[in-house]
Amino acid sequence: MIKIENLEFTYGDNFNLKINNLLIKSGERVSIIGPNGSGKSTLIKIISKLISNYQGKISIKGKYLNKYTNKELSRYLAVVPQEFNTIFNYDVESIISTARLPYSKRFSFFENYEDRNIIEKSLQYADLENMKNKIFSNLSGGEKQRVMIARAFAQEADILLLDEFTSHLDPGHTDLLMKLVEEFSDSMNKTVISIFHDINLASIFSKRIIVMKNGRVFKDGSPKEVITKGVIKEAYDFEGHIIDHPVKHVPQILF
Ligand SMILES: Nc1ncnc2c1ncn2[C@@H]1O[C@H](COP(=O)(O)OP(=O)(O)OP(=O)(O)O)[C@@H](O)[C@H]1O
Repeated sequence: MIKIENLEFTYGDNFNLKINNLLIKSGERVSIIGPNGSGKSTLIKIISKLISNYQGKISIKGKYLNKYTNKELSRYLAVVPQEFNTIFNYDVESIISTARLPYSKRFSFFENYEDRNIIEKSLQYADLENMKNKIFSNLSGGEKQRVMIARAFAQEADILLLDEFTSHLDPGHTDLLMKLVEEFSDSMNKTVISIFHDINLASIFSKRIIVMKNGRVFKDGSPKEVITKGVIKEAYDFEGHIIDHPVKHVPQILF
């Protein structure tokens, strides 16, 4: 469970994030949507301890975030950021194997049978077996995104934080990875918090959607409660046409 109480964070005079109360239960799959600059990535960065000079309290599994060491937190939390660091000049398999570091003994990392098994499975899940020896920096945007998701799987954390994990993916890989993440959360009771710009994917992906606006939670509810003409107009200043998904029966928005 992730519990946020009286959170406040400011980037200079530019931006103020304020969330009084937010609870995300274990095993929940939650999407965060909202216009550019509304604070979605900032919130993910705070939860993943990339930003720590905030006010208020955040706890994960009943323990305050600031009490976790980074290594300890990595066993609970895996992050797929929006931008990938270009220092990753290793091959795909080596990058995925770094996900096992939180489980290593002090000063050493010797891959054991369990590590190998999960690395192989993660490569397979993300359709990366045929490019495991390729150098990360030479991959396309979508291939890099798949590597980062495979790495997050290999980390075996209970909570997955995804910042637009489908943004570079083609429809086939979007479908594949959405289903994989869904299965991953449903079958193993993993908590998934995912930022989406694509409202339709968010609506299909999760039973709960949080809409951010100007650093605040503007709306929090089911796709049917959130994806309405009124909420979308107020959040995005955009007049969309809402239809029902013919198979999934969740709201979808048309331009
Ligand atoms: N390092 C920084 N220093 C100062 N301001 C920042 C910094 N990073 C982000 N901001 C500002 O904070 C605000 C929120 O940014 P954030 O990246 O959280 O928004 P977002 O909702 O994720 O946006 P997008 O949908 O465009 O990715 C923006 O106005 C942004 O310009």
